[in-house]
Amino acid sequence: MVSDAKLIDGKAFARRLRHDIRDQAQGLHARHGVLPTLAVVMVGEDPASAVYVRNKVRATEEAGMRSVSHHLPKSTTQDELLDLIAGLNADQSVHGLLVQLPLPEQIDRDAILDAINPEKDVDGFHIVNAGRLAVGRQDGFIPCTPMGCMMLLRSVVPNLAGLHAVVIGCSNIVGRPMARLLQQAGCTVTVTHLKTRDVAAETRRADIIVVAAGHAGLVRGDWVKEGAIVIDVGINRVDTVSGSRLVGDVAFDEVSPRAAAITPVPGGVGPMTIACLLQNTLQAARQFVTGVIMVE
Ligand SMILES: Nc1nc(=O)c2c([nH]1)NC[C@@H]1CN(c3ccc(C(=O)N[C@@H](CCC(=O)O)C(=O)O)cc3)C=[N+]21
Ligand SMILES: [Mg+2]
Repeated sequence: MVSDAKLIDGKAFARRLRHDIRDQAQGLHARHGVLPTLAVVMVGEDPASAVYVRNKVRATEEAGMRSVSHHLPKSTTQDELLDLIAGLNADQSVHGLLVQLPLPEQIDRDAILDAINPEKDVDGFHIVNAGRLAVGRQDGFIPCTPMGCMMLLRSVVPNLAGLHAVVIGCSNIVGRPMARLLQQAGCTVTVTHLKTRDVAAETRRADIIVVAAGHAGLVRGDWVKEGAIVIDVGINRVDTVSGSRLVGDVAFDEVSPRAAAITPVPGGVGPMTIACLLQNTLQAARQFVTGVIMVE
C-alpha cells in the first residue's frame, strides 16, 4: 500500500528563513550601522525576469534590507553594462550585486559574471565562487537555488551521508553546484544530462532526485523508487484551457504517491531561491563589516 508523499513546504520554510534573516539584518545595523544592501541589475524586457526582479526587490525590503535596482534597455552594450558593474563594485554602500539572467545576445554572460566583485557575488556565479565550491572551501557564495534545495532536503533527512542522489541537468546555475553540495554532504552523486542514454535507469536507483531540466513533467511515476525524496527545480509555464499555470519538471500526480517527500511547484524551491539570496546578501554585509573592522 502506498501512502501519499509528505509535501515539502518551501514557501513556509522560506518565510521562516526570511524572518530570521530580518532579525539578523537588524542586529547588524544596530551594532555596526551597516544596512545590508542588494543591487539588482536587469537588462531588457523579458517579462519573467521582470517578475523575478520585482519579487527579489520586495523580499529584500521586507527583510529590512536596502535594495537598489538598475533597469537598462535591451540595446545596452557590454561595455555599458561593465561600466555599471564597475561603479557598483566600487560603491561601499552596496554589499550584494547580481545581474539577472538571461542577458541579451550582444552581451557575453561570462564576461559580465566575472566582472562582478566575487565578494559581492550573492548569486555565487562568479568563477572564483564556483571554484571555491568545487574544491570544497567554505568561504564562497553558494548559488541560491542549490542552497535552498539542500535546506529542504536536510529538513526531511538531516544526515544525507551514504544516500544515492541523482541530479538531472548540469547547468552552472543549478545542476553542477547541486552535485557538489550533495557530494560534500556525503551522498554518492550521479549527474545526468542531455547525452545520458537512460535517465530513468539512473533515477530508479536514487534515494534523492533533484531535477532541473526545464522540461515539464519529465520525471514520470515509474522513474521513481518507492520512498525516494524528490526535489523539483523546474519552473515551466504551460497553457491550459483556463489560462496558463506553473508546473515543475516532475509529473507530480504520478510521482507523489511513490515519493517519501516531494516539493511542489509553485511553493517549493522557488521561494527558497529568494530567501537564500537574502541569506547571501546578509553574509556579504557581514563580511564587509569584518573587513572594515580588520582594516581599522
Ligand atoms: N542572476 C540570476 N539569479 C537568479 O537567481 C535567477 C536569474 N538570474 N534568472 C532567472 C532565475 C529564476 N529564478 C527564480 C526565483 C524565484 C522563483 C519563485 O519564487 N517561484 C515561485 C513562483 C513564482 C511565480 O508564480 O511566477 C514558486 O516556485 O513558488 C522562481 C525562479 C531566479 N533566477
Ligand atoms: Mg517551486
